[in-house]
Amino acid sequence: MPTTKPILSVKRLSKRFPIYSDGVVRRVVDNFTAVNDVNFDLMPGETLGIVGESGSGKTTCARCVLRALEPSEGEVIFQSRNGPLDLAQLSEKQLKPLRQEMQMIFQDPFSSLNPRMTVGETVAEPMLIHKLSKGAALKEQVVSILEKVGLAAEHLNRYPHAFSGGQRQRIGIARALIMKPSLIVADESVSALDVSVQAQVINLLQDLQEEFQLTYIFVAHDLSVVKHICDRVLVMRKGEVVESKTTSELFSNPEHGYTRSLLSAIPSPDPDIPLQPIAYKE
Ligand SMILES: Nc1ncnc2c1ncn2[C@@H]1O[C@H](COP(=O)(O)OP(=O)(O)OP(=O)(O)O)[C@@H](O)[C@H]1O
Repeated sequence: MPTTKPILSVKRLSKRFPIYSDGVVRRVVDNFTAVNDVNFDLMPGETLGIVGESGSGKTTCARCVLRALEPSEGEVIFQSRNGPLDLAQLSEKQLKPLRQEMQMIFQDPFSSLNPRMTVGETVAEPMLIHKLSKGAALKEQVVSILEKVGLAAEHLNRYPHAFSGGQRQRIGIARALIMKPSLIVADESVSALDVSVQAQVINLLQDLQEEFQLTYIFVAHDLSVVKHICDRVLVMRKGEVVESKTTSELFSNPEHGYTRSLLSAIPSPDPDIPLQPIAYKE
């Protein structure tokens, strides 16, 4: 029987940022460890949540995985179309063709789109940069992907300001999807949206996952979002993973006090039950 290999295998991943002196000539005086010894495997088609309060290292970890940042230590073994590669060891030139296979959807649908580019130009741009298509064929691909995300050909020549937050998020998803990635990192991509719009975008991401066999990493503050979309969750605190479990285990049996405090901060559907603040102390 064929065994499925992880699409991503992250081992001992760490990221340190330099701390500089204040003087005119800046010197590195120390390092700040934003991510420390993170390990996980991600299977094709799975969705992994990375949660934790602000500053816990979620985004830095995700950016190191995509090599938007260079890890200080560790391995990031990615099953590319041409076999497994350690992204942590590759040069920018070697990474360029792999960038198509790994895409990011950004947090804020209001600032992540260029206001001077039409929807058509925005979605087509990565294909042009990677010289994957052009002309009438590209226009056809753009229209087809817009339709997949619930937009239409009539939106091609409009600018982002003409769209709602949820529609802008769909434009961002189309821009990522047109590259035919296998791995998508969504960094707080729905947190800026109203709850009902969030639900629509999450449903769309789930439908696209099934249709295109996508693997997701979902970076989020909001555990209620994670609960609906993720198979497994890493809970990060101060750069370290404090708990790593399937979503149902995490919600039914949170072991770490920090995880419990995050869970208790999920807004209750009952408005008479007040919100509990995060109050985890060591
Ligand atoms: N380029 C950088 N230089 C120095 N420190 C950085 C840099 N990027 C992030 N940090 C620090 O690393 C820590 C982790 O930041 P990160 O953005 O990964 O956290 P996060 O959990 O994603 O937070 P948020 O939910 O607010 O986005 C923070 O203390 C942050 O200030």
